[in-house]
Amino acid sequence: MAAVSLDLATTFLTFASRPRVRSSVLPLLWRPKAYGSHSLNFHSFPVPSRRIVAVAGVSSKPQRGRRRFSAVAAQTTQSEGSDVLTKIPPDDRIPATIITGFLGSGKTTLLNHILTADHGKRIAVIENEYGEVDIDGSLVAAKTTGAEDIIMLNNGCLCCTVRGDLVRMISELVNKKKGKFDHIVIETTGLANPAPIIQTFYAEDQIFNDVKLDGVVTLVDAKHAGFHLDEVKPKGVVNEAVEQIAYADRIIVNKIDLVGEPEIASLVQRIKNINRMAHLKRTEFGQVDLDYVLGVGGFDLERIESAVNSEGVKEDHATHSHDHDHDHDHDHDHHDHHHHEHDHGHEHNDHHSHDHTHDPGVSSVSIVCEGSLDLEKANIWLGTLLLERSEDIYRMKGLLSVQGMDERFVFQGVHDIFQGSPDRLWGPDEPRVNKIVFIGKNLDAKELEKGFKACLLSK
Ligand SMILES: Nc1nc2c(ncn2[C@@H]2O[C@H](COP(=O)(O)OP(=O)(O)OP(=O)(O)O)[C@@H](O)[C@H]2O)c(=O)[nH]1
Repeated sequence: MAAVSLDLATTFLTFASRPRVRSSVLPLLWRPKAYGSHSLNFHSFPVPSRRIVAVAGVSSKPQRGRRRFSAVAAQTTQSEGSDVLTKIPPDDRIPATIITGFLGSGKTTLLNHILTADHGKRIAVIENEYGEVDIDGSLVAAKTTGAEDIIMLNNGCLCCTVRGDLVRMISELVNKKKGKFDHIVIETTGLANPAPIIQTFYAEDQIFNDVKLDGVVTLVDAKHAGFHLDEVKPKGVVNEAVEQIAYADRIIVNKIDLVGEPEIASLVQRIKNINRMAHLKRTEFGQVDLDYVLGVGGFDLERIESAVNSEGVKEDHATHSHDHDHDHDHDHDHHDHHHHEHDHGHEHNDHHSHDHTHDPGVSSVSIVCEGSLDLEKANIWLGTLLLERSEDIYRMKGLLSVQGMDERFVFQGVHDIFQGSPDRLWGPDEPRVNKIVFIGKNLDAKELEKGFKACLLSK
């Protein structure tokens, strides 16, 4: 596990606290301009807004092969969307999208679709390949739509060396070509675990100051994914196919022309069991609307609400016409509940009455409950949780009601990277409902809910 100091227990407190909220007793306060030294092992950054990011070290993973990162810029035509009105200031860093998915799932096909579509964005592409091969055919589309430059980087391990290459490549793109592109798309190899790449966007100041991670798009091969998801890996080795789904903001179940509806439905259910937060679409040859994959704001605090509200995998029906089983909406009448997807696919509300230890895999847990949090308790709970479980908590997003805070507190995290900020004011008649979604390994829904509820002030 990554080194995390006990100060982590004060991290949430720090982020959620503001001077008017118990400022005298908190060791680490909300200090927009002075959060450089708040925690022993945390690394904090000069951020372009009031957001705060903390990273408690990034664990290194074994080398898997030799790869190459290369980049190319391409251009098409049209304009961008606008920002949501919140207390969080606009973020004008360059957005970056990670396209991942198992070998042959259709990543390059999607990339070419993006590069040839008419969306008005000038896109710089970073391609991660195995071996010594030169820029592959995947970039033909980029070349024909106006490639400006190609940057070659050395081969290396995805999680170690290539991470460095990625940093250098992005820095080079930003330094030399700033203003010449609007978006960066990174295509990973089919065997990549997206985590180290995601972490790069937070752990490296060079990147963090200029580039923001927009989203992780995962291609799933409708025909072969089941086999890869089933693969049992040796102890300590991750199943990349599962990981790629777990970290996704957008899931594209591709190659649906190759299988029948029952297979697709069962695969979709498996995907939901792993990641309830991502939106999902079924496609042939990666044909999706571009706004489904670009500008998704999967890591933006501004978009947390839609992420936690849509938990229950929002499947887009644009590419097919039949009905699917959908999870119930969480616009409930404020009964507290949590939701935990299992491989055996049952659903339930309210409290758990059975054992969860039978599900050792990657899954999602959501907690929705009304009330306000005792800041100190919440800090200790979340801090301890991350201290003990950050390796297993792949992603989390939340929208919280904190006692003494007039604004909603939004946060998102990837393992031990935590980013949070006050958001808009709670409405005068708006029920103060907390919503959190966790995606991770060996999550115990009951325990998480119990821990969270223990932080609520008694009514
Ligand atoms: N039948 C069918 N074939 C597809 C579809 N999408 C992509 N393909 C084909 O599948 C093959 C692999 O697609 P790629 O886009 O290269 O997949 P990839 O994920 O980039 O592959 P790697 O880089 O090797 O991991 C190509 O021959 C594509 O033309 C689809 O929806 N249906």
